[in-house]
Amino acid sequence: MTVAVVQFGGSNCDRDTVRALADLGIDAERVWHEDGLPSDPDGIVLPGGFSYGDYLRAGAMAAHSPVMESVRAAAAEGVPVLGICNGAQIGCEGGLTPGAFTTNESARFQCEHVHCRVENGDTPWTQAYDEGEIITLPIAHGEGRYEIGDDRLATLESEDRVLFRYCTPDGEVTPEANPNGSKHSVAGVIGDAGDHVAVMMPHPERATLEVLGQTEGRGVLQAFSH
Ligand SMILES: NC(=O)CC[C@H](N)C(=O)O
Repeated sequence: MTVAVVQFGGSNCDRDTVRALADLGIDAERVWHEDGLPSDPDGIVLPGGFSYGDYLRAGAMAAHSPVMESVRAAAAEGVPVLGICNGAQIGCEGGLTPGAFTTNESARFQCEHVHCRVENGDTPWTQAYDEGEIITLPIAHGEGRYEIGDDRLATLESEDRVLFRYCTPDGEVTPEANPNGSKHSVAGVIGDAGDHVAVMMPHPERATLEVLGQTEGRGVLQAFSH
């Protein structure tokens, strides 16, 4: 079982992600994007960071790396793909998932812990949780505001493709609990190829080790061991 963690120029969460996966007993390796994917990966992570300095729009340049062609092909064949933070931005810019991540409403970089409500507990990424469960995860982004056209969001919601929403500690979805102004407080969505493809702005890999004081992200990464 080898998960390819794709590193672009400016990625900075690739090592953490490999480490977090290893702690869950999942074999993972960092792959430089120019070297392409290993043959038959068991999973793919687009990790967090600041690929190409977030120029143009975060993720927009990495999305044009030739490796993304292979990532889309793997996704179409059923390989699990998870984009985390900058990886989520790359996933949207690269057409794996609908919508885009834009500048936070605050126009500031935000680094904090947030509460997320599990909206669909019946996906590989959320099956470790109960539907409606509230988990705490870290965020660290300047461009995390999820934006999508009203019609497409309505379709996503009707297809149960919202994975997580930002919420209060009690699970209420309110404007105050929405750290970046994301539309309908969306924190993660399922891709077009099926629920084995997902992107999320919070960092599950930063909440997997006891030593870091938080382990509620483990369930997301456990998807790669199913
Ligand atoms: N933690 C990250 O992946 C950084 C996210 C991103 N490049 C931003 O600031 O929006």
